[in-house]
Amino acid sequence: MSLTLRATVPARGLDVELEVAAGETLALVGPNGAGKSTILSLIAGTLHPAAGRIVLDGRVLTGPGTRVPPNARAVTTLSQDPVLFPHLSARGNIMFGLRAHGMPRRRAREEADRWLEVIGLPELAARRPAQLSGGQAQRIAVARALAAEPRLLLLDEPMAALDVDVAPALRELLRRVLAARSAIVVSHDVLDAVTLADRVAVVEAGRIVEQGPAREVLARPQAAFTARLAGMNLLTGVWDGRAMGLGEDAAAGSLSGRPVRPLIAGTTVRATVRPSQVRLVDGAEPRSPGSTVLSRTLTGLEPFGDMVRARAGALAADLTPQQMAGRSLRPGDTVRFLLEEQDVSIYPVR
Ligand SMILES: Nc1ncnc2c1ncn2[C@@H]1O[C@H](COP(=O)(O)OP(=O)(O)OP(=O)(O)O)[C@@H](O)[C@H]1O
Repeated sequence: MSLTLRATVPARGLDVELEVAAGETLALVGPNGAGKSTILSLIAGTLHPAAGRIVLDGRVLTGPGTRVPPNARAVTTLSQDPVLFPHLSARGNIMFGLRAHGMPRRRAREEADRWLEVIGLPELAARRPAQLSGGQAQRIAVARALAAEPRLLLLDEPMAALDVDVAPALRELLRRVLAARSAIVVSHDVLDAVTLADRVAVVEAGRIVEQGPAREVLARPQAAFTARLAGMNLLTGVWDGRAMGLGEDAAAGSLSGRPVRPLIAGTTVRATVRPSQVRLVDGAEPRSPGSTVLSRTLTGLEPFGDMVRARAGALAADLTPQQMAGRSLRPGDTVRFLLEEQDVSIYPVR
């Protein structure tokens, strides 16, 4: 059950190539308007590309002269709103697709009941959608989607409409049921990427800008969006053999860090550091050798949990109340950020 896709949709600025291996869950992440939903529509068959080819398990779904209709693709989409039939019970909703595919009533009922067990809601079999909570309805929708045995499951922000306290139960269910299935999940949530996906593909402005195993992509982000998703500062510069130069002229300074891959002098490299590891200093404090102090103009201050996130362009620092005490910081102020060498990871541009 593998998918290969190559498609361009000039009207939406989209030009992508991607693959999903058998049994793999791919997370599609990226800023608003990047093209994630468009990619799902192409695979579901509700949108046709200007050019391209989509093949699922060796069967061409979309290609020159081929346009398999959405209901004949063995691809099921689960969106953020469950869209259950209001006049059918939970069981009836799960049975519906099975019956539509010709399964005899009795077997469809047994199969629906099996799915109600899998999702942990057997006692709600007879309830109508209006009598279910949002989280329960979404779990029924998961059962309905999977009961149809799709070759590929598309999940478009499946957790987005749920309260934070019910999302974990659905995430856990999805983690379980997606384990051996081929799926693509679109999400804005880093937790989904980490817990559900084997691989992450980052979409920006209609292009896949990076992809790879979820852990690797989040640990060594190449794109600004990925770094934000992973909660890290991302800096780009040139490796001089000992440190990363931050700009054309020497005045821009250089940053010391730990190379986590072999680096070649003169090549462009990236560095990450967590905002919680960036400290605000006055300049008089003792510094360890290898630490870097960067002078920056403060661009914003915002609450972040019980810290204050201070932004200076691409660099953010999470400051404790103690660090804030006695300082009256405002955007426009010049601040000095201290980065310890061991907290900065440096790696090549891919
Ligand atoms: N029905 C449509 N007709 C024309 N253009 C569209 C349509 N839907 C989306 N677009 C455009 O296509 C581009 C990609 O949008 P898409 O909805 O795929 O992005 P997305 O990554 O899913 O965004 P979001 O995270 O906001 O859902 C955007 O420029 C958007 O304005």
